[in-house]
Amino acid sequence: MKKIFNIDKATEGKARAGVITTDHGEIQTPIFMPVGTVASVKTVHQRELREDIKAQIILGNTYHLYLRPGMEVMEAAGGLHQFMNWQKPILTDSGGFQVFSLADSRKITEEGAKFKSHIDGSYHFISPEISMEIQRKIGADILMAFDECTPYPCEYHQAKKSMEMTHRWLKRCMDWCEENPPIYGHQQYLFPIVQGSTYSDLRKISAEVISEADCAGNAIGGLSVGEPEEEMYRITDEVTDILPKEKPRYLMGVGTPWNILESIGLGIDMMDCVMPTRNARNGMLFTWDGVINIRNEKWKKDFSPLDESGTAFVDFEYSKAYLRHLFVAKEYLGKQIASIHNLAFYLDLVTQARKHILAGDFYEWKNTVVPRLRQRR
Ligand SMILES: N#Cc1ccc(CCNc2nc3cc4nc(N)[nH]c(=O)c4cc3[nH]2)cc1
Repeated sequence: MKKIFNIDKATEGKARAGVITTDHGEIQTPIFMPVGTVASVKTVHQRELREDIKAQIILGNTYHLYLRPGMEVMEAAGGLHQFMNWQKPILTDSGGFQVFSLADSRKITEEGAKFKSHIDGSYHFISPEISMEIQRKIGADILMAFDECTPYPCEYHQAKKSMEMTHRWLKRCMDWCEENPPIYGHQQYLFPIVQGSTYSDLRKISAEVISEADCAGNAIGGLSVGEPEEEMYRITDEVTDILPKEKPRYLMGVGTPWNILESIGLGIDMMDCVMPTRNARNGMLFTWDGVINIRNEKWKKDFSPLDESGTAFVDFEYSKAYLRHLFVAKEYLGKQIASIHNLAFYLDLVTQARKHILAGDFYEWKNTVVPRLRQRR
């Protein structure tokens, strides 16, 4: 398997700083990936993603893009990079998680998932092979294997059955990719996904099966699905002990700013979550000094800059009082300002983490910063 990851510096712990190389450019790790589900990171321009947020890679979604605009349009455009004019790396999730959490009704069998579109109620079917075919046409640089995200909580035997099906589906994904090369001329790397719910023995088996698949990178799934934070950390720690050190590790769907730093400390290189953008649209701002609910009355006459420790233009060009007004008045501009702020903060979080890993003081730094991140302002 082609080597796409180079570690610049490992720490005395499990945190490491590295570079992932794709045909659409390099990604400095640890990295946070803004979620652009339906070919847009909600309320944010591609130019703002590049220049203000300094995003290096964004996420797209197989389930959503398959339903709308559909693969006919996607192929005619020459893939998602061309369609949305984003020329840096893209990762697409495989559709399983979205089918299970979004579709109005779905039936899972060994063959795949039958589901009803949440958009117009039409019936569809997705299988490992169909997910790979869709992701080929989307053209993302990193493709996620079609898996079953085991629900939480679940009985041991259910978790075991679900994990074993995910392992059989992985083989079907790999076989299909072997037979059907990329169609746009750039490399596409398949990442398999570790499952096993919160059972250590199942997670060990799954991490070993995933490592054996010898793909370019590896992902940890089935977390950030309602389990206690400490369980998420315990499982992540156990799985990163088994996944190969020389390949990128992607923890799916994580998380809060403090989850991000703790996960980096446990050997994670890549993370994604809708939290910064979804919370932004509700007026929740993440900062180095904690979380601000901008709708709160206390900001009504606070004309200080949005975030004195911020890195984006919105942090200095607008006041807290102005942003609060926009939310109260339901002005679209409010969601745009808050989304740029939160995403720029998440990218600054991982940029600072990388800096401290390279400087050799990541864990001391993390332990001073995490309590501040969690507080309510
Ligand atoms: N605001 C907000 C907010 C909304 C949702 C979430 C949960 C995200 N968690 C999550 N995404 C996932 C995607 C996943 N994709 C796949 N293919 N497999 C997974 O096991 C998987 C697990 C996930 N866990 C977290 C925060």
